[in-house]
Amino acid sequence: MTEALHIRNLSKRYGDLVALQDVSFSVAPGEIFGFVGSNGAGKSTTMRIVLGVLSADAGSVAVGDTAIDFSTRRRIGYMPEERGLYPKMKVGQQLSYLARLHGFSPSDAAASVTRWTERLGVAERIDDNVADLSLGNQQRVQLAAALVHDPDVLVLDEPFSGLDPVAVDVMSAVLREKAQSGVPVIFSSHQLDLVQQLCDRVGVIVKGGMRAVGTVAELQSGHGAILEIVGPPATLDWTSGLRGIVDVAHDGPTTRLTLDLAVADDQQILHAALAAGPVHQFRTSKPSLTEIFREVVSA
Ligand SMILES: Nc1ncnc2c1ncn2[C@@H]1O[C@H](COP(=O)(O)OP(=O)(O)OP(=O)(O)O)[C@@H](O)[C@H]1O
Repeated sequence: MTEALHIRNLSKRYGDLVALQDVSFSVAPGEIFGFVGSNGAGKSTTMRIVLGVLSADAGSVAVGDTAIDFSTRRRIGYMPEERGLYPKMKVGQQLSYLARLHGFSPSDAAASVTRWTERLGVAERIDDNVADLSLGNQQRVQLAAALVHDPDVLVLDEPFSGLDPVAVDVMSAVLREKAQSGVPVIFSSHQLDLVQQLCDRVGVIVKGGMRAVGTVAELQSGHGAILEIVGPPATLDWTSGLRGIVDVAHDGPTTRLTLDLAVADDQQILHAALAAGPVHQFRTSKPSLTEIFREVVSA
């Protein structure tokens, strides 16, 4: 039976450095949760504590109602950031060994190895040493290692880093499939477009504290409105002096303004844009996760 992963009030220090402070969130069965934050924000530390690779100074982790222990940890599929495969062991042997460690019979282990290496496009490399594979293929094998024992929870530290677009599609499809089968999935990533597409909910961690948690739509509603204006050249500083503009970004001929709606005046903005050049489009839009992230991190 699949159950939610609960992370409650985790705190962790490394000497004087506060790596985590009172971090709490849950990932429901069937949910894909994107864990995002700047370098050093505390994502890997959180995931390592979930897996018991590291102990917390305070707080707890539970799967369903069960506080996490050795046997519940065996139900988690984990992909560590530092990766953890034996470079001089053959792909197939290694995956089979991991499945056997989790109690699979030799024939069930072999079937699972075949299933996952085929699904992840590395079946032809099954007799090669891990070290002889490209980094992207090693990463596919690393995901197979997280999946081969049919885990009830998936915890993946930057599974998408360094993957080519086809591998990103395969990895995304596998995560969706696992979530659809009821598994709670948490992964960290700096690829925010991907997180926005794939995740049901997102958590933003800043300097060891959870700053924002919610669906992308919920996070968008807490962010300033975006106005996109296509036309006036980015080289002209036509927005300075206008009321209620929180941020200005340019993307080719498009200027994206983040507005404080309580103060901004769209007609004043339109007049200023027209004074700077022809306006081809003038429309509201929703902030991307990248824009939300920048605002949350800089707040
Ligand atoms: N073993 C350690 N000893 C001392 N400090 C550590 C150790 N591991 C992590 N840290 C520090 O704890 C903080 C959190 O690190 P962590 O690796 O959890 O961040 P992260 O969000 O995963 O970052 P990244 O996106 O760069 O992988 C950082 O300041 C890091 O330097």
